[in-house]
Amino acid sequence: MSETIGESKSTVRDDTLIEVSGLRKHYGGDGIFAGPPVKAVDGVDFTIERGETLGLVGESGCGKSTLGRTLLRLETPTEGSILFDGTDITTLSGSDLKEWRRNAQMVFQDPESSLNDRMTVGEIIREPLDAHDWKGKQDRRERVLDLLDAVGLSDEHYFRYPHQFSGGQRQRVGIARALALEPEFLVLDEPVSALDVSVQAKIISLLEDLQEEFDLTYLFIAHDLSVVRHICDRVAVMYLGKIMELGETEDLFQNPSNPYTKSLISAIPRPDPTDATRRITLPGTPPSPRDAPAGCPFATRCPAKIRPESHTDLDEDVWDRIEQFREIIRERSRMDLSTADIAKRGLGRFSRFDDINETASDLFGDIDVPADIAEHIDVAVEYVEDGYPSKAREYLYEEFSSVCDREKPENHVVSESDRYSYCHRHTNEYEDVDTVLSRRTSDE
Ligand SMILES: Nc1ncnc2c1ncn2[C@@H]1O[C@H](COP(=O)(O)OP(=O)(O)OP(=O)(O)O)[C@@H](O)[C@H]1O
Repeated sequence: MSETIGESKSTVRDDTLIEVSGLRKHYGGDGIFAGPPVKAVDGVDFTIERGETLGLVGESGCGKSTLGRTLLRLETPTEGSILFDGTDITTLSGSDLKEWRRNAQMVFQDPESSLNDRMTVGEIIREPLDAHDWKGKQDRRERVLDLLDAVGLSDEHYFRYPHQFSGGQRQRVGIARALALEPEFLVLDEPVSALDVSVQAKIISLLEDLQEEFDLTYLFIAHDLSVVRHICDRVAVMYLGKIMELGETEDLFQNPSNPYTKSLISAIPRPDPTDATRRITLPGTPPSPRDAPAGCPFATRCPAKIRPESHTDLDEDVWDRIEQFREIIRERSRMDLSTADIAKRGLGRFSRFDDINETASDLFGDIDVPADIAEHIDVAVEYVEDGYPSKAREYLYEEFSSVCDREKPENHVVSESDRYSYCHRHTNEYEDVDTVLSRRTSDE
């Protein structure tokens, strides 16, 4: 563990282009009849340095695209600030916003659908120049020809249509279009995911060349960790709307600190069969962003989760199954009951969930469960059988929740290169992540 653990992080670095503080993007949730909001991005702080490539990784639905789109003001943030070269762009509107947009553009994942098939390639690349009334007609034409050249296409492609191009060529068109107004910053949203591997390498190399030639700063969104490792200077790991860890690429890949990053990296296939790194298999699926845990977003699946003091002596296996049981109940509590079910519940004749008893037996049947724990399970089972899964959920929360469920962690500096990680275990109060994980994996 690094000596710096426990210090709070400083977000500002040497030559910061973008400084994001407390950024949130929630969808829906307003209005009397609206359900809870989708917390797609739920309070993130980070910087992007001028000229760097910051990678953004995480499972599908964790909020990567929403974060990228919000940085470009394609989405209006719910809360927080985004300083771009010192100006808070969250407050820009009208002509100021339009003017700023020249500086920041997006390259999309799917070159099949992101280009308008009714326009020639020349028209597609010229469109942003027309929209911003950029210089005269002849200048625009020359600019488009220069851009075609910069992305490895030629003059003859000017009058062709996107459907006449391969996937890689289409992505080159998308990149040329994004560069038309000479932006400083590009959000690359999975720019190579839809391409064949051989084409991916060419587009990555093109992006690297363009970055150098035009002094570009990139946010590179991806789920393929090997691509990220190759191209990014630093990497941010996202889970359920939060950044769990952020740091220099090699430092993060070689010595991840956050349990979530560790599990992601442990799942990368390794060519060396003697490599002793154990794969960490995560139970369950991420919770809905409408119903994220109040504390750490990873609390429901974390292999290094802190236990409540009252249950520290419990057998590892029993504890894991309690957590699994809690997830089953949590999912049930999110299902809406029909009017007929609610009426039956009122009459004490509710039967929709009466298989829960069997599920509990399947889950706990083959292990020794201490009597007091068995009693808690029985109470929860009864609540569910009576049609009150939310009460069961609350009951289990009261009995089994720990600091990870209840309190949001802080970002802690975990390496000398200022990598930071969002986890309660980085305080001296708790056993550190590695000790817990190595004990748990050696037990398996
Ligand atoms: N316009 C919207 N309205 C409501 N919910 C949305 C909207 N856009 C995104 N979401 C939700 O926000 C969450 C984050 O979505 P987002 O697309 O940002 O994730 P992602 O990490 O980019 O996923 P993927 O890798 O699959 O593209 C998801 O639960 C998604 O359903």
